[in-house]
Amino acid sequence: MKYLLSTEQMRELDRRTIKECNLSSRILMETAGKGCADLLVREFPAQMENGILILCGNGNNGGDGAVLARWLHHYGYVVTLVNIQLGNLSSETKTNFAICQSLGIKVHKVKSEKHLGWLKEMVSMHSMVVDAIFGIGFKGELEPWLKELFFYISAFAEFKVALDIPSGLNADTGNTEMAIWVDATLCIANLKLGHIIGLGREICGKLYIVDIGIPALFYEDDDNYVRLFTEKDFFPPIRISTYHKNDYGKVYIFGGISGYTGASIMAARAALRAGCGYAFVLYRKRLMSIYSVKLTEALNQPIPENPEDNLPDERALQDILSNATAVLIGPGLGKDEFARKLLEITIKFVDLPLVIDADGLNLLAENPDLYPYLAKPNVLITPHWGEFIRLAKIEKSDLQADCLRELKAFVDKYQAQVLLKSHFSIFCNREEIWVNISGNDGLATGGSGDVLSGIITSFLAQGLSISEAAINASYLLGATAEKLAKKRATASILPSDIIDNLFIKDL
Ligand SMILES: NC(=O)C1=CN([C@@H]2O[C@H](COP(=O)(O)OP(=O)(O)OC[C@H]3O[C@@H](n4cnc5c(N)ncnc54)[C@H](OP(=O)(O)O)[C@@H]3O)[C@@H](O)[C@H]2O)[C@@H](O)CC1
Ligand SMILES: Nc1ncnc2c1ncn2[C@@H]1O[C@H](COP(=O)(O)OP(=O)(O)O)[C@@H](O)[C@H]1O
Ligand SMILES: [K+]
Repeated sequence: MKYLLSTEQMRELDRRTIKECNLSSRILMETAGKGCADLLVREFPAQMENGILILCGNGNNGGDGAVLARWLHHYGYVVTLVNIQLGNLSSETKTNFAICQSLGIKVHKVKSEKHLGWLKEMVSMHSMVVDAIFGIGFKGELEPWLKELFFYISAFAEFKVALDIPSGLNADTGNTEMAIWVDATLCIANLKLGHIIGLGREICGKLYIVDIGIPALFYEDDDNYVRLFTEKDFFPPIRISTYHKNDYGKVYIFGGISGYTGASIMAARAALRAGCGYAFVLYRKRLMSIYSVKLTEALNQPIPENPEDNLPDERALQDILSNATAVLIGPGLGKDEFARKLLEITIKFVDLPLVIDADGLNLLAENPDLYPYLAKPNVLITPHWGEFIRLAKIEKSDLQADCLRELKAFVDKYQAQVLLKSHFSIFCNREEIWVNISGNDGLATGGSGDVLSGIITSFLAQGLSISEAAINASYLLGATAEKLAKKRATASILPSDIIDNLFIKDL
């Protein structure tokens, strides 16, 4: 597990290290710049052969850049150091520019559009460009000439490296209007949220951590960190050789409407591949022929109906569900009165682990009287961004601006447990926040979400908690897509391929 820090949390750790360890800000900057120099020499010597252009801002990120310039110069590399004079000049950065000058490294000072042509020429003349313009202190808007420079570097520089975080990228949200897209980012001390969420992963290139000596103990004092789920954290339900099928739990899944039956069938197959003892699909009576033909391992039975209105029979349904260990409602469910009634009965009367996905969420969004049931401790909702926008009654732009803020606000308001899905997924309840980044665009095919909800419900039936089931399943889905991508183009990965290769040992 790794932490993803907010800007404020990172600054607090810096402050504590300076105060409690009696280390000055200059020492931390020196450690950061020297660590970056050593990392570049180790990882990218070939990319530095034809000179390194180091672009520094006026803040401490620029100071890291100046220290880096000094060390690379010391190691014998050809360095061109440029100070883009924007904002207040930090005293440590000023000192480091002065040290560079005393060693014969010229500090080229630029501050406006009139230097744009020269800067572009410099970018083309060096084999590596280091971006130390803005770090976690970036805020507000970029001047138009800087946007043009950032675009030029992103498009035309041979090899680009960012110190701490690419300039223009918001370190809390991963949001940006224009940033320098780099090949590698050297994160100082720790990953920040913006390296991973939003557009961070795409913009940052390969991520490296440069240790600056913040004591590990300091991290343990804060329960509020967002956690990045990694392979080491993966902990699926345990298998015990003497266990019987009843010990691995019974997953109950509501079937879909005509044309959408495949969703619940995929969820049931995924649940079985994820290890549950039984999967049952409860289908609408008139679709019996489809379900009884298509389901092999999964059991199935019709949803009991009231003869007078043909709506689900509440009492009989409760009886059926009393046999379940975990329940899934939503994939292919439809949004008619029958589906609404199913959701209402399930969310109100089922106290077992319950996953609500897809149409279950769209129905929920249209029935705000059901929102209070989200606070039940066993309920998990798994919206993608479109479903979340409808549920939270927000605009897409709100979610793009700061998805974590919007997710936390929803969780606080409804005391809900949510897995928000996208090319990165976030699990959030009131106790913990996990981010999963496994996966690839092979999952961008209708049906991947149904597979995921089947795996989650299966993990719940096998005894994992809501948070464990959600984040482990999200990781497994993505890791399986990554494995498959070694064998076939992501364009041709199907949800059923994911199902059939879950937990596969050797592809
Ligand atoms: N002890 C520590 O703290 C350590 C910190 N470390 C390093 O420091 C970095 C954080 O440094 P930081 O706080 O000085 O902020 P930074 O990212 O350099 O940017 C601030 C400068 O940019 C300017 N500026 C901002 N937005 C702008 C805009 N839109 N358009 C134009 N200008 C804009 C802003 O202007 P101002 O607000 O002053 O007007 C100011 O001049 C961190 O990422 C890491 O690399 C490491 O060395 C380890 C120890
Ligand atoms: N480009 C991607 N990279 C990583 N994961 C992805 C990507 N696209 C989709 N996913 C994952 O695939 C799943 C898709 O779920 P969802 O949008 O509900 O699909 P559907 O409704 O079509 O079944 C989610 O778990 C999501 O995180
Ligand atoms: K930077």
